[in-house]
Amino acid sequence: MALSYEQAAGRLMVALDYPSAEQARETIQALKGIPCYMKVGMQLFYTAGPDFVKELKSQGYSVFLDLKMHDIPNTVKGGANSITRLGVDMFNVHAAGGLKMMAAAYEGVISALDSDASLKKPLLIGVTQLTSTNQETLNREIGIQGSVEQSVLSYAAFTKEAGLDGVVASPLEVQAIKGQCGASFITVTPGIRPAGSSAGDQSRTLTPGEAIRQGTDYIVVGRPITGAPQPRDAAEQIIEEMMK
Ligand SMILES: O=C(O)c1cc(=O)[nH]c(=O)n1[C@@H]1O[C@H](COP(=O)(O)O)[C@@H](O)[C@H]1O
Repeated sequence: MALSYEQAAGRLMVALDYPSAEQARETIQALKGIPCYMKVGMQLFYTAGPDFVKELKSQGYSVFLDLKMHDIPNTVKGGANSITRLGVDMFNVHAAGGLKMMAAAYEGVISALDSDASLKKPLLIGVTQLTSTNQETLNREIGIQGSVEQSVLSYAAFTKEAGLDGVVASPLEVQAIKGQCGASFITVTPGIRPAGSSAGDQSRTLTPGEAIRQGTDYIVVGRPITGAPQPRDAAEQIIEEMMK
């Protein structure tokens, strides 16, 4: 079924990969009124910090805090507790940290919710294989044998077992993930490239329309919007394509 404008925009996550809050604010201003998700990643968070997340929340945005935690379980539990207390709507950890680490992240979320009844439970997502990873990188440099899809599905299974809400993967793996983990297991898919735009460092890509037709829940788009001469026009074109 075709998506409405609001539904499509709500499934678009704009990656605010900027070196300063000022630059991110320019794009937020340009996109004003579009009910999209905003993604804050490590470049922006490490300079603008929790205050910037709070600023986005005070403007009514849903926020995905993409810090891809990957550490020992106890440390990740503490990190998840702190992130949950920031009031974000979604955050992620690397599935490569293992089942115990992901379960600890979940415990961190629950401990924060127990300490403050006003908090909302964020969606907790496991990063499978980065969308920049190709078959050769996986086998030769990372040292995992088999296909990228097999590795993504294995990580997705452990992510689900740990009690997380879904995974980050490429749009190419969405159908296999949903087939294995169920339709309600959330897929967040970067590696989105509108026709004609440069892949850059992304390896496993689809267009916005193709990704939606694969059944993904959210698409993450950075440079095709932030690097466009008119970011608002680029975002509107992507939303239009998602609605087809
Ligand atoms: O977790 C992520 O958001 C993520 C995972 C992944 O596998 N690949 C990936 O590109 N991302 C993020 O998605 C965004 C993609 O940005 P563009 O390649 O500029 O569209 C960046 O902010 C990445 O950090």
